[in-house]
Amino acid sequence: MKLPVLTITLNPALDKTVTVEDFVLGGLNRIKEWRMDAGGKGINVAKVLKNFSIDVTAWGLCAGRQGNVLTDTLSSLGIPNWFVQAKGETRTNLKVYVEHTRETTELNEPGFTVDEDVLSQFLDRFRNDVSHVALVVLGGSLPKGIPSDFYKTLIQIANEAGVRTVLDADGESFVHGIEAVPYAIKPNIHELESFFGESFRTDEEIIDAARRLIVKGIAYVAVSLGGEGSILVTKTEAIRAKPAPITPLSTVGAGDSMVAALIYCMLHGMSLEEAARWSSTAGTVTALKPGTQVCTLAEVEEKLGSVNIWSIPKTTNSN
Ligand SMILES: Nc1ncnc2c1ncn2[C@@H]1O[C@H](COP(=O)(O)OP(=O)(O)OP(=O)(O)O)[C@@H](O)[C@H]1O
Ligand SMILES: O=P(O)(O)OC[C@@]1(O)O[C@H](CO)[C@@H](O)[C@@H]1O
Repeated sequence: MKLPVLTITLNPALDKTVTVEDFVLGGLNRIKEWRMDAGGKGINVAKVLKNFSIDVTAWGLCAGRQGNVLTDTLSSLGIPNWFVQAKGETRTNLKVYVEHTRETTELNEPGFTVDEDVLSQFLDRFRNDVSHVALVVLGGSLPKGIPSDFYKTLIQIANEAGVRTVLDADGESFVHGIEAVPYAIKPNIHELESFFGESFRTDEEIIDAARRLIVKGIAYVAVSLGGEGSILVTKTEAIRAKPAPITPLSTVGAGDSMVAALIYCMLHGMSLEEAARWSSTAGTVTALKPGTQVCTLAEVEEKLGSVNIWSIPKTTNSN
């Protein structure tokens, strides 16, 4: 029997994307169009995996009416889900797309506050059931009330059960998560730079930083570089992917689509080169869609040829 991928979103959101022609700071801005999508990093990964016909289950926490909207949406997409109800309300994250500049500005709410009872319900089921999944994806910010080392705890439990984990977080939860040695991580370049407190100017510097994480035991580091593409690094290989230039409509969920495509490639035993091609294309296809809509398998397959891929050889001074 094939085991499902489990995605975890502890601070999900309804993403409200509004389109304005121009943005006047301190003035009245009329909204031309708006849309609502189920959001949060793990949820976006689940949406893509479902589109890719991978068996996926979404877990997390939610609250209030918006939480019901979120779980109903997941169910209507055919994604089995289990979200422990916290007190309060699931957040709305506002994404403002300005047509004139073609830029999206994100305003993310902090979300609900979690009490110990909710957290222990979640942890108990995770402990009991984690051995029944193929892989766990942990993504996004932590709501108030959850200790910053919570991803670390979950990764430790998964590691003990022999289940691979993919971590996509930032700040303290990323730092602690790394301590538990996840199987794979997907920082964007800003998250990687803030982790090391350094800025990286070249691909070689990024690869060197990724290998400083790989020596800790992480198998797979995927660094996303927005419109510049990505670099996938393992102990023995480094592959660079660069998409053809596009005019993005919303890059929200592009990183999550990349994570989902990486998992698709891992589960199908594809090479690192193929994983670089697939994951970069998935991110780019999602960036071409408005709001938090994600790529489908057919759309990604159609565009696989439009990304440039090359290998970056190890230099004598790299680890
Ligand atoms: N402007 C763009 N043009 C082409 N491809 C893009 C663009 N932005 C993102 N992508 C694709 O999506 C991938 C992930 O993007 P990005 O680095 O922005 O992730 P992220 O910061 O984690 O995003 P998010 O957290 O919003 O999901 C990139 O590696 C690239 O392949
Ligand atoms: O506030 P967090 O948890 O860091 O990020 C949440 C979020 O911005 O990430 C997703 C895109 O990756 C969106 O669907 C969602 O609104």
